[in-house]
Amino acid sequence: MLRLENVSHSFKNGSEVLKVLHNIEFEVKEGEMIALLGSSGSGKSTLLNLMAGLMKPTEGHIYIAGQDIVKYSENKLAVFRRKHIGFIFQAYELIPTLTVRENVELPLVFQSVPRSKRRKKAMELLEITGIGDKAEMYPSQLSGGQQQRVSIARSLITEPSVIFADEPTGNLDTKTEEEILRIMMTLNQSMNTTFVIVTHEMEVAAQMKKTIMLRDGYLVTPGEGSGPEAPRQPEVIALAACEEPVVHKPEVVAPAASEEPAMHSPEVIAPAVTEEPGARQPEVVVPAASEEPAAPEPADAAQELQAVPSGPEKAGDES
Ligand SMILES: Nc1ncnc2c1ncn2[C@@H]1O[C@H](COP(=O)(O)OP(=O)(O)OP(=O)(O)O)[C@@H](O)[C@H]1O
Repeated sequence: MLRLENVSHSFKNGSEVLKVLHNIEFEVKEGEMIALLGSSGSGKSTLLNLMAGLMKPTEGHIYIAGQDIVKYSENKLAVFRRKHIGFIFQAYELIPTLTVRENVELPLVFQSVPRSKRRKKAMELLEITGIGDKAEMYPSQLSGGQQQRVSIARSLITEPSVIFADEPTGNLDTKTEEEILRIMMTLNQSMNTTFVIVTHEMEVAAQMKKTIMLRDGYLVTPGEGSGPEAPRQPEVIALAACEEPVVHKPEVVAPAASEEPAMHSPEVIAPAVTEEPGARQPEVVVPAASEEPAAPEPADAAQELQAVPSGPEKAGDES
């Protein structure tokens, strides 16, 4: 469902060109959960931004369900992201003035989904992620692990084709990290949602069935179709399948840390919604930009949410 072909990327800084990704090729199948591993500066965030359609590569093709998103216009990419991509960030990126439930509902507000429908779906997901009882609280009243559960629920509410999680446990202690990973693995299995988890932590990668490793912008995962330029690292061994989320150290030698500064997380993007709350999207079908209903601006969406009473629906509610 996600395939990269010969993807390279360079950043220009005045007359200097810095090539940070070199001929990356791999495939992620529908329902897979993979770790994108590498030390600081190896190119993980850049690659994530490319796969999520937040940036275009200098060279190569990125196919999602057979569609090359590199060829999309900016408008079409924005539509694509809202419909098909979910994000989970290290810093949760919740809106502090909205309740937990309102935060989870927000992507559906952008899609003009009726209030009662989005509320029902948000509550279902909060129950699944184990924080249904926190629905009317504000993010600041929650622990880090609980906030990340909210973020996971929010990423799932539109039933995206793929969820990109950028260091999702980076701010959490070991026990909470395991809880969050277990939730994501359970959701991956029960909803067949594809997850790509960016991490520099071996413990996180060790729990994934498949790992893609970057080193200085080259793919070094053995047996996964790295490009012809990619140096094979004899010390890197493919991570074994791990049914239980038990932390163990794989025999992977971490590349040396780079001193380059890290990129910032990309904007929070609200994907689209399918009509039936329980329905899975069988395959990605990317419609033309014109098919997208006009979504409210984020500020309007937040205002709309804040106007929502937390009690029972009033008579005359649109649904
Ligand atoms: N906008 C930019 N302009 C110039 N160089 C950049 C830009 N963004 C990233 N880089 C460089 O690209 C390389 C890869 O950066 P990237 O943030 O993708 O690495 P990373 O593996 O995600 O690191 P970290 O784990 O620290 O977030 C680094 O050398 C970085 O300095």
